[in-house]
Amino acid sequence: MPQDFDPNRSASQAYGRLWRDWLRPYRATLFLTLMLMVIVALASAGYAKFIQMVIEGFETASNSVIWWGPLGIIVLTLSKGVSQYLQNVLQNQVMSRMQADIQTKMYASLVTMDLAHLLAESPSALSARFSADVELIRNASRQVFSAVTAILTVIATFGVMLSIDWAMTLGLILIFALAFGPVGIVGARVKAISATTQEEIAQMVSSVDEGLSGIRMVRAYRLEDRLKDSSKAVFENLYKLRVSLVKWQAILSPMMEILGGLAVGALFFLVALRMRSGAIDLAGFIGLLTALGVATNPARKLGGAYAIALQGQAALDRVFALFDTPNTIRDGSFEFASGDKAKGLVEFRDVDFTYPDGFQALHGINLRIEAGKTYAFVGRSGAGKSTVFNLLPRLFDATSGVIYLDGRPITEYTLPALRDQISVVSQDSVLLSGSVLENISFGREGASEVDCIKAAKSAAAHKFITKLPEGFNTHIEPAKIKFSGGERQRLSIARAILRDAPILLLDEPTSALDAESENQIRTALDVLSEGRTTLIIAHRLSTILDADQIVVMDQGAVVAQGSHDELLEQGGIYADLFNLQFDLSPESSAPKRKRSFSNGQGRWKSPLEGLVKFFGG
Ligand SMILES: Nc1ncnc2c1ncn2[C@@H]1O[C@H](COP(=O)(O)OP(=O)(O)OP(=O)(O)O)[C@@H](O)[C@H]1O
Repeated sequence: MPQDFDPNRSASQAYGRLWRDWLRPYRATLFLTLMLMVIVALASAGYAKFIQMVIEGFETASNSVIWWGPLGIIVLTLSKGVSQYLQNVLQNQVMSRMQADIQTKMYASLVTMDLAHLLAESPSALSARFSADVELIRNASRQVFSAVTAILTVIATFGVMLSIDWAMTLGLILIFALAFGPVGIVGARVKAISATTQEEIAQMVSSVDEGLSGIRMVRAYRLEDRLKDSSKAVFENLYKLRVSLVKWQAILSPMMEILGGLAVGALFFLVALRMRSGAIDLAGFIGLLTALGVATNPARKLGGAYAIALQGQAALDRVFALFDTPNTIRDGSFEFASGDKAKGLVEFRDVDFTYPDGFQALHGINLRIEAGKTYAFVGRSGAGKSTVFNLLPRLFDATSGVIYLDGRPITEYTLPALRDQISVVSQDSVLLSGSVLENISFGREGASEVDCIKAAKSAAAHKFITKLPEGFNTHIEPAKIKFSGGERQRLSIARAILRDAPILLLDEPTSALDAESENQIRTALDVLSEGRTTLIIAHRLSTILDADQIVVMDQGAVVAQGSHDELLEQGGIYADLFNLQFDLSPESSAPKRKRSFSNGQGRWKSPLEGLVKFFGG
């Protein structure tokens, strides 16, 4: 998964990239914003200079000061206020644009990212990046803008101060420079704690999410206390981090305040000296004081902006790391001519596969899967059946060895060309937000309504769909799924029928279904697999008996292949597991289950159903 906050990467690198990739397109607006900032800074500094001029006017008892004095102040404050308003509006427009652009790219990166990377992080931690991290970036960018205004204002006011008395101003700059050192130390601390806090927040969101999504299991096994205890530790940790973060952040403001005080003290000392020597008069002194007053607030803001900009850097690093995660699944170039399809001959030659965490799930798989035939994959839980299935549509690439489709390595096909040849019907069929019709039509781009309805009929889904409040137009909201397991499966079968791909990957449903649904699904699956190369992770005896070939897997390897009778005759794992779970003694007239077991997903309705579910290792 993308690596997280790297304290060695400098803020300038992160913000430099933010500018290059996300802000530069809006440089015209940003330039305008900068000009407005310059006006704000000049108006602020001009204010101090103007005060000096007005006091001088009073000192010389000038008559005209009664007009230009008030007028000048009004012009200065008005131009500052209007510029501030316009700058704010423009700046926030650019920020909102940037936020939307980053979120769009983040989502695109996630949906196309290698599964291996994606599965390494919990969905809630990933979704936290959309909200928390992007918000931090926006906030930090806003602070960078205020910092620019603050810096411009400080520079302009120092210019004014220099024009009043350069010696005193230089003395002040020296004092400020010496006093700013500690800010860096505190800033580094804030940066580190902020990064850890973000990680803890992601951890908290994911533990809350996990607890609530598995609430049935939690209740059934009375795990509430355990869950409460483990989440308490997470909340407690987060509390400590937050308190510590606030403590360090809170130091920054008073620190700047104290530094401001020191500066004022030094100013008084210098003013006293310079007044005695006649280098400065009262008007100059008041002008200097006003300039200092104008500069102190922006200078103080700089401290806060620095801390928030550092938090933003941590978020930027996390988001950019997501963009930079390389996609290891490289696209090939072979495409089928329009209207052509694969025949469906699949071969695995010496295929090994190791998951990113280093676990080798497949060892030397050699398989020839004839076009149009049905292959039932059986084996204990964890034997590697799903992994074999994942390699075919290239959700992962084999670590070594080659998989061929119609004699061509699957890596040579373009991903769409390859994946269009494959339909997947799994136990956890995904329904997306949209109408029932749309959910079926995802099976094939541009499918007509008539085709979708036909597919629904073949999948035995038509009856329950027409009973829905708006039939095929009923809106499905993933958060409020009202479909039963069997209904979802039938929708997913309809999708696969519509797709009409030559290869079918089928994870046979194990969830409990009533007899009628089960029969309907079986019929639908028979229709679906007719004439297609079908690979089934089989859980039912009838499926296994119907298959042309049975592939027995154990510990990541194919250990046997043949028909049911052949495999039984061979003995070995297939026969062992078969005999272990069924009483095949001569006196029993029919196979009878020896023990009762659960498949971990639901109940089995009949002994037959559980016959060849080898599980538990
Ligand atoms: N993302 C992953 N990272 C690391 N190891 C994994 C990952 N997914 C699966 N494995 C491991 O690979 C092995 C094979 O898993 P696989 O899901 O292919 O088995 P299976 O035969 O389909 O099991 P089941 O019947 O329980 O679904 C298992 O030991 C599993 O723990």
